[in-house]
Amino acid sequence: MLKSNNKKMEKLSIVKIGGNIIEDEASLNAFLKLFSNLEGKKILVHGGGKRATHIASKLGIESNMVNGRRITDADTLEVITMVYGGLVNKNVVAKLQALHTNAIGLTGADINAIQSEKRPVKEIDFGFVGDVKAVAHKSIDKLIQADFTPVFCAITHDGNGQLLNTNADTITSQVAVGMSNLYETSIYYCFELNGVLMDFNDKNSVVKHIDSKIYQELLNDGIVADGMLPKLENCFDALRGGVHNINMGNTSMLTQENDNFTKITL
Ligand SMILES: Nc1ncnc2c1ncn2[C@@H]1O[C@H](COP(=O)(O)OP(=O)(O)O)[C@@H](O)[C@H]1O
Ligand SMILES: CC(=O)N[C@@H](CCC(=O)OP(=O)(O)O)C(=O)O
Repeated sequence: MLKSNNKKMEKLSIVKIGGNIIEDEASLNAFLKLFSNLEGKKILVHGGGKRATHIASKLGIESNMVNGRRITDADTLEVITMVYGGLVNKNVVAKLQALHTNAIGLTGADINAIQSEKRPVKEIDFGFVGDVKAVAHKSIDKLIQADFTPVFCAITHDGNGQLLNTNADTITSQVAVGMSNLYETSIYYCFELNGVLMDFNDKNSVVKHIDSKIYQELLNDGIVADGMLPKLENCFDALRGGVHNINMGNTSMLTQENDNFTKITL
């Protein structure tokens, strides 16, 4: 992609890992090795929804998800802050340090990276859930330019001292949109499957290309559901916001050897 002054933009990869990879130590370690070896400038975003649900239940706190989003009351906010901002984020950062990637773990409050606003109450009160309002792309770039690798968890803030829970896929797409002001951005949504599947019982039935028209057909035929709905909506938002390239599949798509994944275009 060319900037208006015709200067070629540098590439930046924004990689997201889903909750099922985080839950499995061997998969997480294998992924972090691939991420560490990924050439060029990069950002990691992690979820951890499964771990939060598990730890909340140990504390006697029930988890409720609506449309792929967690209803986040005050107790749940405490849990997700400890789990995403502490346990998961710091373990990922330590593992990256062991791989000689100089990672810095962040919530959206750190360096004011991601401001959000509490989702207005309509039919559903999501509680302390934030919709992204602004990404401080220049501040994030200062870290990247200093050769640090930012690792974001799924927490944002409202600028008035309130932390908010924000879906990790949304953080990924919004950070990528912000960084598209400075870089040619590519998103890699890594999860445990090979991509968007035509037949959920056949792990190899990957839909290799999805555009808006194909997405509508997949929706009408009930082929995509659950967490995949907000995930794909985020992809189209990101593409409309200037993201160059979006891929979804298992972690081996980070190597050049695997071409069995889903590519999303407008
Ligand atoms: N057609 C489909 N192909 C692949 N996954 C699908 C499909 N329809 C629904 N899904 C669901 O979407 C999930 C991925 O979304 P999500 O739970 O948000 O992932 P993540 O682990 O990245 O947070 C899959 O684990 C799967 O259960
Ligand atoms: C508001 C909201 O739903 N936030 C998510 C953030 C974590 C997340 O997205 O984790 P995965 O990528 O592992 O699903 C949640 O608390 O589950």
